[in-house]
Amino acid sequence: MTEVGIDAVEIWTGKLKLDLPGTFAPQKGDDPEKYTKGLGLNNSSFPDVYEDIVTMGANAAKQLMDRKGLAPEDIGRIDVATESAFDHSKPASTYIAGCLEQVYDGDFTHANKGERKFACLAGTQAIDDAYNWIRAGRNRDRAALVISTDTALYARGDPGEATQGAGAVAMLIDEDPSIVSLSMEQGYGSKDETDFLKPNQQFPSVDGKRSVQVYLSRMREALEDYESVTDDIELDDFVYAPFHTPFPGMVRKAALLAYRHVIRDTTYEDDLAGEIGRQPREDDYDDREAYEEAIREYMDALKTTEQYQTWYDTVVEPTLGLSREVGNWYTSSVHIARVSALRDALTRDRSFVGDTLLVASYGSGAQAEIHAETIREGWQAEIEGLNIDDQLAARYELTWDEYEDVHDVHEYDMEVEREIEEFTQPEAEFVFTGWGRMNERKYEYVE
Ligand SMILES: CC(C)(COP(=O)([O-])OP(=O)([O-])OC[C@H]1O[C@@H](n2cnc3c(N)ncnc32)[C@H](O)[C@@H]1OP(=O)([O-])[O-])[C@@H](O)C(=O)NCCC(=O)NCCSC(=O)C[C@@](C)(O)CC(=O)[O-]
Repeated sequence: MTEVGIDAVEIWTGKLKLDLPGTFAPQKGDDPEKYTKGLGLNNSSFPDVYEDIVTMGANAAKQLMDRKGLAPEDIGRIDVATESAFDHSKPASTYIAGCLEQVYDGDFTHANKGERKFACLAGTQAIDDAYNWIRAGRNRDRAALVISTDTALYARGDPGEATQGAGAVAMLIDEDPSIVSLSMEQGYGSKDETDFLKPNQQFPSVDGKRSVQVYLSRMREALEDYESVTDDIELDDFVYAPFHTPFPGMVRKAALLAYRHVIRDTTYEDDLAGEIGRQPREDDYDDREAYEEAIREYMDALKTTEQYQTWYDTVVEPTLGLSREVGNWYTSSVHIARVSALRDALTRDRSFVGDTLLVASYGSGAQAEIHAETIREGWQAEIEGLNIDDQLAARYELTWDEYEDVHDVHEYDMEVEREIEEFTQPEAEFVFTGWGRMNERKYEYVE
């Protein structure tokens, strides 16, 4: 059977940046290390005044189409994943297609367009939809364009304010892909949860501490479900494990749990037994509380072992590189974790073709999904083609007062009394230009 997966990828970051330890922490009266070491973040990306989910998505898509030499007729489907939509009816994909039609010959009249919603998980679900469409043979030799795009803003003063971000990822899903092919097998952990939601409001209502526990529980269920359709996961099966990364500290917690689960009843557990003992088994304890306390002690010891740290530094830490510099990009977060991993692979002296990634996506509300991806022959050229380092270096660094203005500009219900000038000069990109007669947002391409 022909493999289906990600054939090309492009990233677009919001063009402003906020230095978390340097600018944000002093205003909050926090130790800068809460950000760099605790949450694991250095900077967040923010949209300039002329940027939004449509411009960032369209700019990522244009970069991808240009690099791959694609025309509208090559694309049969445009799915946008976002949880920052400004329209309850018209999908962002129609706006993005409209932007792209300004600059390419031909149009997307033939293309099926939609918008996917399940918090941060939606990007992965949109890839799934594209995969299924191609596998079903309904694609007429066309590829699917999946665009995840978000302005991840929290209300001022919310603990989540430290984990904001803005950016988009465009991915081309096709047969015989150049970067990774997707496994048929998937695992899910899904429950009706009230931990992070936006009921008819722009900024989320969040129970931050509980959201961390919900993330971990759904991930465990997804891992178990994945193992129910494959063999048990072995530690050496995967070269990298990109997780949904709201902030790198979250992944640090998830990775430790995953490691404990995977090494149970293996020689890895035996090898560690002399140093930290064997994992507690529930049957050996009188009550759940005592068992959980024993587990906590085991985990505290496990994370200090050389065996665990070596695995973490090789398989997980490299997935966090971009996240540390941009913050939470919601639907794009796991997709920039995959790119971070492959950028790390570029620095290693081996091929990686045929090696496997374990990809763990998550969305609040809440659902986790786990599948495997196999690295394909063309991955290196695709990842080398990215210009994300240049984009990150070109971001305008906000002062605190400027950050406050930018947050106000992007708050839908806020009347900003004075005109806030753009901080960067748009060049060869789509920009937001204002509202039309039906309150639709308008866009233009500037040379
Ligand atoms: C995550 C919270 C709750 C943190 O909220 P907080 O109360 O500001 O931070 P904290 O006090 O918990 O500190 C954070 C970490 O820094 C450490 N720390 C503290 N001080 C120092 C220091 N001096 N030096 C070194 N480390 C320090 C501290 O110990 C802790 O590490 P931990 O103990 O947890 O490992 C908050 O940022 C928040 O509410 N974020 C938004 C919600 C979120 O991101 N949840 C994650 C799971 S849900 C998810 O991923 C879905 C999501 C959010 O992406 C949305 C979607 O799906 O749509």
